[in-house]
Amino acid sequence: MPQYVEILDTTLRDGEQTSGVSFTESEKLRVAQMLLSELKVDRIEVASARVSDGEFRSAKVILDWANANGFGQAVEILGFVDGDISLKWIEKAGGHVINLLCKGSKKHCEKQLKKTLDQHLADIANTVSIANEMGITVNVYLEDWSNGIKDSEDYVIDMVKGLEKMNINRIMLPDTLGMLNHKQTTAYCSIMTSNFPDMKFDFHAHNDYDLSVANVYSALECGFSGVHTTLNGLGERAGNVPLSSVIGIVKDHLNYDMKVDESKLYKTCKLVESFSGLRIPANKPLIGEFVFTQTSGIHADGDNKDNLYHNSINPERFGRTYSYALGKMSGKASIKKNLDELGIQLSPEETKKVTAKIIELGDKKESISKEDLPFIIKDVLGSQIVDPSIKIKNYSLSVAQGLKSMATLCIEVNGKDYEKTAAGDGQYDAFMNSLNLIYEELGKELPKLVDYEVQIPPGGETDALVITTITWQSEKRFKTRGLDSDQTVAAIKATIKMLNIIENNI
Ligand SMILES: CC(C)C(=O)C(=O)O
Repeated sequence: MPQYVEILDTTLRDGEQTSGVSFTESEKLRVAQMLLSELKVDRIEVASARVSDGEFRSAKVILDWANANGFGQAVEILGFVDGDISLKWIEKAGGHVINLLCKGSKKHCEKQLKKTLDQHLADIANTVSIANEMGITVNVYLEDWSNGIKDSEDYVIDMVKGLEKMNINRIMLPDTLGMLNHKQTTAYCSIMTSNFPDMKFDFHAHNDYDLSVANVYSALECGFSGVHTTLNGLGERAGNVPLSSVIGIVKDHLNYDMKVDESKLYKTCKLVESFSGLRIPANKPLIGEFVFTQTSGIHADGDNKDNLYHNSINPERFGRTYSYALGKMSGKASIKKNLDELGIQLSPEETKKVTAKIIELGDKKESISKEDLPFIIKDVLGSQIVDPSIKIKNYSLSVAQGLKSMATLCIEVNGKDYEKTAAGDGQYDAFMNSLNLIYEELGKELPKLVDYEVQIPPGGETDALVITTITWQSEKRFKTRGLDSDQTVAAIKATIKMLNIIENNI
């Protein structure tokens, strides 16, 4: 039987300690539901006790749902060695598990608490016995354990000997400041497992040296049974170890077992991206936008020839698909892959001309998407793969202090003009509201705008060209881009492309 790895995801507690990130009550509930019922992690840590009224309401809403759906024991709350205060907070919220924050290094115990180890253990024993009476399960965090074991190994060993005598469920060992490397992790985790072979240990990694994944690897090899993760690697400073990377190493490198449904990973990470407001870096393994995009033509060629580059990180596992970038590295094979997806057929001669144009645009640093192809083909070959049957005739946009923005828009659809005026929260919103009115009159539905991204080149130029990229969702999800020195005009250009794409059924 492969070793089983238990995941505690702490996006909603430690992840929310990312500077500038704060989740609302309903966002927390949605993330908790996704984590437990879709992604199927084993446990989630959702709050710190006593922090605020808002934190209490969020914990309660999650626990109400979890208790009603059989996940009550999987929801954990960080609490303090404070007699019954944290425990009562947790009980009132409907919780059943406390992750008790204790001092894992002599320095912290003596200098922060101003207590000896024996005094600290006595306080812990008091809180644990109250928890036992209340029927609350206790896990114990040894905060700053990685420094503790380095500087005061005897303290850590004596502490765990003391904890072993109490009725606790597991010990959770944080590398609080992300200081360890993989060799140190192996050395220190081995000390723990060899001294306490019957104890369950979780490892809690931070990423300050970008070594969190390597350290998790080492801790699991030493026989630790659990790992703490966050979605997208959120967390204080450089963050916690990302769940996505842990899934990768546990399944593909260690060949251990876990319950997580990796096909739901991307969807859950995107949800947290939108709630946290922090974009997932495009090159973040498994979940970044570009990690399944082949750029060089030679890879596309290999994929066309019996899947020569096939490997274990295939996108379908994670609910994603391969794509083939268009730019100066594109060969005919990449272009053919994109044309096939759009259902467009070109002769070898036509493909050559279109390839040359894409390479030329790539050389000018322009980014080209699959959806730009029909427009490029029209440009190069003059053929009507996309018929710009929708044109903007004119528009006016207003912005004023204390008043809503207004937009009047006139577009031509198949030779006939349509004009509407609408207000909005900002010029582009007003523009889209006018467009929606026109589409209502036409009896057609517009795709939903699901993402709006503006790229402004670094530097202080106010007239710099900006690229606005909009992601649309109809039956399919697609992106269009617009380029202009005015951000709203760039968005309008992207929108007109979208209208012609849906009109031409591309
Ligand atoms: C609060 C503690 C457990 C923590 O997150 C850490 O030490 O990293």
